[in-house]
Amino acid sequence: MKFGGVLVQDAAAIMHSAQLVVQTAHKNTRAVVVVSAMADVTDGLLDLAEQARQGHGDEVAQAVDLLERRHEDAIQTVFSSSPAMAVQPVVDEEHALFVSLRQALAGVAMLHELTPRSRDLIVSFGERCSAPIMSAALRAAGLTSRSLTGGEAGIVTDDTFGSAVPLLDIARKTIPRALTPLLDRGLTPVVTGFVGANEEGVITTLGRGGSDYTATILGACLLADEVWIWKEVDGVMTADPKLVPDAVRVQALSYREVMELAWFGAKVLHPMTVAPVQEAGIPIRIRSAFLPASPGTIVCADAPEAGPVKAVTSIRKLTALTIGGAAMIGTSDVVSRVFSLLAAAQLPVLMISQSSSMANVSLVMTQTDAERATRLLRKEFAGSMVIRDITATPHVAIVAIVGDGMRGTPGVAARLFTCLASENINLLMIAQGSSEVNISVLITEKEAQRAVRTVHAAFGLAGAT
Ligand SMILES: Nc1ncnc2c1ncn2[C@@H]1O[C@H](COP(=O)(O)OP(=O)(O)O)[C@@H](O)[C@H]1O
Ligand SMILES: N[C@@H](CC(=O)OP(=O)(O)O)C(=O)O
Repeated sequence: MKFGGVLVQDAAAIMHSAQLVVQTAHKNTRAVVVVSAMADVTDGLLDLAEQARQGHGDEVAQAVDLLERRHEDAIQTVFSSSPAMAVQPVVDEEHALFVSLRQALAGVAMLHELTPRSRDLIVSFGERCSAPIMSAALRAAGLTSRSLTGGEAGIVTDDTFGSAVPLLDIARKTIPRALTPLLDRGLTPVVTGFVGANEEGVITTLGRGGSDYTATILGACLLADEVWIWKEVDGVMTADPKLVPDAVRVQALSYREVMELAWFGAKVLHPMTVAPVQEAGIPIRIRSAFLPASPGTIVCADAPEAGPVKAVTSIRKLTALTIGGAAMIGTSDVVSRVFSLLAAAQLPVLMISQSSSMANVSLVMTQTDAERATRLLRKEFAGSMVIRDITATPHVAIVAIVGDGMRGTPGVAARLFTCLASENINLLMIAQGSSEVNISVLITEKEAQRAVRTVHAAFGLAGAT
């Protein structure tokens, strides 16, 4: 069971989440709990790491004091509900973590250097500080529990600091070795989300939003019956409820559908969440912590189709790069050089389109990635007669529709284009994968919300469950 930042943001949230675990942890149900950092703490730590690099030691020290107080307040409140329990060991454990955090930030400030490895160490304190409090709340609620870091729980990753890849062949042995004896003793382990360790035990992180991924890595390696991801929202909705107020819950999604949704901007799940459980066919259930009676959304191998389109998503703050020149015509090696360069620099491309004459190719990336990509491409093709120009179109957005039922159903694209045309929204690019599970279009960013609402209505998604 995974609880996100909002669901552990303070003592009240932590105690509410602990109750959800207690209600399920019956004699025959064994649960492993995964927690994120308290809401906004990850962003705060990343900001502090950057400030430390710039040498703003005093501001950093004050902010760490505030952060420590926030955690200590939560501990005191959790323990006030259970006066027989000794609070001091947890206060000491938490204080020791803050001493290490201060040391790490002081090191960065002294060297004026922030490596991906030191950034991962600093940002890991968010989850490392929230996990002991959740574990204490579970004890206060009558369970036996202890907290572990991802590394201690056996999540072994490669060395890609910032977006480490779990080494599942190893983790399939190390995770049960770490957790099964605890479960056998009736303990409920609380594991830090987002955090792993490389083979030497150095802390790594799984990428932003990576606590969902932690839950499915643990679920897959322990052969869990289900992985439950508790959210503020009532499951995966037909659109981001912040953009579309009449979005409704989707009852069931296939692994592929949820992967497409996550990739195309549905922030409800980390894009890699599905990968570990897909092969073993372990279902993921996304449930609301505020509506625990609701079944939420189930993600499994063969979710029933409910019309051609299940949800609409959008990603904003993108830039389109067009790489072109008449001499590119017929020269396929240019395209391979462009993609090799971007892959080597770990710059993901969200959408690709090539003109039929092959005179130009367009790529869509996040704004920051596009700036780096432009610099790298200009250097690579400097003086080249093949590529004459690289133009950037900033402030664009992708809007995508997703659904397994689109495969083999004619007219879906026509319906999408017609509804956008009726709103006078111009399409800058169009893409459909051969899997036919999604169609995505590129439009200007300022039209994104209107486009999502229009598409949501045109496909009748408001009444879809
Ligand atoms: N299709 C969607 N369904 C549900 N939520 C979505 C969707 N697209 C975007 N979101 C956003 O994702 C967020 C859900 O995650 P939240 O509970 O905040 O996550 P976490 O628990 O990982 O911190 C919500 O803020 C919601 O606005
Ligand atoms: N705390 C990490 C990991 C995470 O998954 O958080 P959340 O579950 O709150 O999205 C982050 O903010 O990226």
